[in-house]
Amino acid sequence: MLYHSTNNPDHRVDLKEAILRSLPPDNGLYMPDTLPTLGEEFWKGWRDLSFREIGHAVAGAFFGEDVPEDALREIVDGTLEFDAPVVSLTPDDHILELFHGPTLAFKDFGARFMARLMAWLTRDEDRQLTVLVATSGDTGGAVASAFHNVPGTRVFILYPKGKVSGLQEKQLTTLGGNIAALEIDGTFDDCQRLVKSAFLDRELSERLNLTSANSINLSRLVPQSFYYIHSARQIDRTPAFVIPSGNFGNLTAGLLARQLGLPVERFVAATNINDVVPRYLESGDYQPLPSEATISNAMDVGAPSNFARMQALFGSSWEEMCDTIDGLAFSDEETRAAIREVKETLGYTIDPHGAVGWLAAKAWRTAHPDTPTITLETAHPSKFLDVMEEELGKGSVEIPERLAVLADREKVATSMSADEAEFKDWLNGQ
Ligand SMILES: N[C@@H](CCOP(=O)(O)O)C(=O)O
Repeated sequence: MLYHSTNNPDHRVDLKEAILRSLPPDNGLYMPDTLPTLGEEFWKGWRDLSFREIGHAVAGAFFGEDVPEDALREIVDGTLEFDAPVVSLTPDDHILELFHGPTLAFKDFGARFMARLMAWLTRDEDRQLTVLVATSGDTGGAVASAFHNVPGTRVFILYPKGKVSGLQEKQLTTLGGNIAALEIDGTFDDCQRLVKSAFLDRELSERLNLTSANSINLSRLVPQSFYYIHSARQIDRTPAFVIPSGNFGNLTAGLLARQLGLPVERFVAATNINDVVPRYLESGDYQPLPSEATISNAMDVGAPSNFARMQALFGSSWEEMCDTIDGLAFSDEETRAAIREVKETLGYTIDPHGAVGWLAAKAWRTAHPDTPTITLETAHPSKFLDVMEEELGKGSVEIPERLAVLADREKVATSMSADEAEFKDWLNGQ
């Protein structure tokens, strides 16, 4: 399979180049030349398949031409060592819990798959791989966990100072070994800009053998499409998916699942006040803005990188995107009220990101009462302990042991400005 840049269909590379180089030199994003579908045979029996069997089929459809079946099965099985259960709050209101992995966020699916695929792609090489990743909260921890102690790799995580939760920060800054954190005096968008600037510097990128673990890397998205199929098979009617969104990788993965043949009534992009995409869907005008800090911090993204892929999937047609995706945005006050309402009326503890999704699902179902929604609960509530305890009271959220043990560990991070030259100087010295 060949992959092309969203900025230039004539710039085409093979799988290894697309995954390891991550970003085309023209600052586009890689897309497969042919978007695969799963055949009739798969869709005849899909409701009876296990999560792993779905993973084998989807990974095979995307990567089967380039990676042997047994290697791909091993990559998928190693990724899916935990489930993504659906919890039904009412017959129409379903929550897809994506936080049962090692770092308690949906990013574990993508990061674990990517680490294993990269290990396979570089199995005959002895050059050190340098993984760069920008995070607004959850990606960094998942990538750190997936690559920790992987021989021949080192990971540099850029995160915005003071803009991730306390426990998220511990996940980024306490592992040590081959994982290093850079605390950037700026926003997530600054972190993402710095990472991209390193990739666009071909000399630096070649010399350090840079690769990206953000969702600009296609290998992050494919495994995320597994759980759309896995959850939809558990609901008796065709659902609408509601996706709390920041960089829009998760929604793009849903679009890939639909492209594979999954019946989906609608996608609903749910955001906090960083509502660039809902405003685009409303007006047709795409205006990235500097991100603003909110209590659903992982979604504090002002220039969502996967928007380019979304546009490519709809042939750059605003009308066609609007036929498939709705957008809704909510404030922190509304999110806080939703956390309380979900607990009081449905007995479920939902994190701030899931709460934004739940609000969008509720509003959307009011206009479409016959369609059930599946809302992606992207992270465990304990990752946002301060907010949860402000709304639900002290001790209201149980902290899983794997997160609780981090609380007393010492944070180790290098402080840095959001200046490209300073960042590149630092990288050059590594
Ligand atoms: N929401 C992310 C931001 C990075 O986005 P990604 O899609 O590139 O992983 C986070 O939690 O860090």
